[in-house]
Amino acid sequence: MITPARLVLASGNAGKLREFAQLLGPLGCQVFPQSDFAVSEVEESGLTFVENALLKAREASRVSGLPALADDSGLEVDALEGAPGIYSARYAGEPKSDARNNAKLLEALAEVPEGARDARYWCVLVYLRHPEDPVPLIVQRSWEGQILAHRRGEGGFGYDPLFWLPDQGMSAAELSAAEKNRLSHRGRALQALVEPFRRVGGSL
Ligand SMILES: O=c1nc[nH]c2c1ncn2[C@H]1C[C@H](O)[C@@H](COP(=O)(O)OP(=O)(O)OP(=O)(O)O)O1
Ligand SMILES: [Mg+2]
Repeated sequence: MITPARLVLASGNAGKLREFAQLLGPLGCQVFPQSDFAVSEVEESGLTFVENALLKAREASRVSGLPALADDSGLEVDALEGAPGIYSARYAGEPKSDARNNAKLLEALAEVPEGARDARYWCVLVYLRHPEDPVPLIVQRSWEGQILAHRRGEGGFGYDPLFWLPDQGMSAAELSAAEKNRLSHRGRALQALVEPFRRVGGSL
């Protein structure tokens, strides 16, 4: 059995928090959103998802006094040479807006034909036992898809209505929450992160 652990989720994104709650709830982890501790948003000044996730986890752990789990993620589009990448959340500028980000992505790909719209989500998870933890746990996973020409579906968050999954025959926003968690970059990264603990019956 997994010993219940307490941890702070270093994210202000409601969509991510919802997915993490679904994934971590059954593991017996007591999960607190960083808003419970008034953690303010850190500047994501890194050049990699790893650096940004570390910055977020460190700050949340420092302020809360708890172990922290952070997620830095984004969308890599081949036809845009990897953009929006680490800038996915602020692709269309501040304040962050999924609707404006999606509109900007459609515009950027307006002339790109169906066969050349490959893309993938990346998710990097960082787990710190304390703010100065010298051995962060880091897991990264991707999720392959294609960018649609029109929105489809109402579920998920972020770029999901534009993220087409050929094997599923639907967009990420048309999947059930459970199905998205089973397949997604975030869901699979989290499974990989907790797996060793599950095996030894320990806790994060
Ligand atoms: O499963 C996903 N489904 C749709 N979109 C997604 C997903 N995963 C990441 N994304 C997009 C959303 C956002 O545009 C960016 C993450 O940016 P990222 O900085 O990691 O998150 P954020 O600023 O929204 O919240 P926070 O930093 O507080 O965790 O990638
Ligand atoms: Mg962010």
